[in-house]
Amino acid sequence: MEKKKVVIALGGNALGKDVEEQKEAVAKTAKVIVDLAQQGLDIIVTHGNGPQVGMIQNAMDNLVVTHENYKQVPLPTSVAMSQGYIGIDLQNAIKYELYSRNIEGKVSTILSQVEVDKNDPAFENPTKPIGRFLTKEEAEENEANGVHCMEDAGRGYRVVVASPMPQRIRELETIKTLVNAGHIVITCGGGGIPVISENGKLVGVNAVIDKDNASSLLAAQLGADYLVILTAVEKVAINFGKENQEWLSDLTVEQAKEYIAEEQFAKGSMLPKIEAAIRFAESGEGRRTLITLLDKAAEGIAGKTGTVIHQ
Ligand SMILES: Nc1ncnc2c1ncn2[C@@H]1O[C@H](COP(=O)(O)OP(=O)(O)O)[C@@H](O)[C@H]1O
Ligand SMILES: NC(=O)OP(=O)(O)O
Repeated sequence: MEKKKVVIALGGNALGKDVEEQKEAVAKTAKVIVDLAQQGLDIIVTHGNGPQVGMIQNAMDNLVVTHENYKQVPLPTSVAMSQGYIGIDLQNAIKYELYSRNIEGKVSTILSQVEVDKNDPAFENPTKPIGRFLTKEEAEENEANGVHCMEDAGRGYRVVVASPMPQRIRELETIKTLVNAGHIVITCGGGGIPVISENGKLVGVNAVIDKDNASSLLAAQLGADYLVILTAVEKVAINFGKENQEWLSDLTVEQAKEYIAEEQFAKGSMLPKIEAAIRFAESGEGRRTLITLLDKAAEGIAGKTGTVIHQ
């Protein structure tokens, strides 16, 4: 019987806040991933990069200010760097976890480019928060210097960049080949390196693709059975953070669309996850998305917790 395929999208708390924390965080994340692999599932791992790509871009921009010989580093190059250092930490942590359990296992990281539409209206309307949280004063200073900032779901201000919809994963065939060869594959990190195709040449564009949207596309194109979005809440709620908050265990696409119309899910945090889940459910029969905490992934897949979104 063919193994079930699960695309696991890792949120910020699976990676930690800085390079040091990441080493500890990925060790814990690796245990969850290997637990699922031991259940006989084919695992494809994607991850966010909002804080990390902001940190890299900031460091690169500072070099230009402090050293006259440095040239500006484009945002897609910073996305590629984030894929590299997060991917290799995850890969090594998973490999070590397999070794500790005496399991023969193959793990690969595939740097991946994701094509976007150069006319996507998102280029005119930056919405993707990156980097650290800023004070109102810092945000205002950035705005004065032409760097867009926005309030991020009530948690403070952050720099925002364009986040076009992913259209095509260029390395899809490579990913399929490795999954079919039994690898745990880490890919589409940070939503993928955003590119457009110009006369056969892939050219990076200034954007950060939403990793939940890219994960949904990847899951659909791999014919996955499950998309698992691991984040900082055990379940999705309506009236989130209010007195009449209600946690949801099961959400149909139809209900989800109604809640979106009621603005139940915060833009830039829960909304893209729900939209990604809807697109995955609509891409093929029986396709389900689980949203839950990293620690609850196995329980969630067993149907004991989390929010499941389905047709
Ligand atoms: N309706 C909602 N139900 C649950 N969480 C919500 C809701 N609206 C907003 N959130 C917030 O969304 C957060 C998850 O988004 P985010 O932090 O961007 O994810 P990621 O884990 O991918 O970095 C949750 O931790 C929660 O604070
Ligand atoms: N690229 C991306 O969606 O990153 P975050 O999940 O960290 O926002």
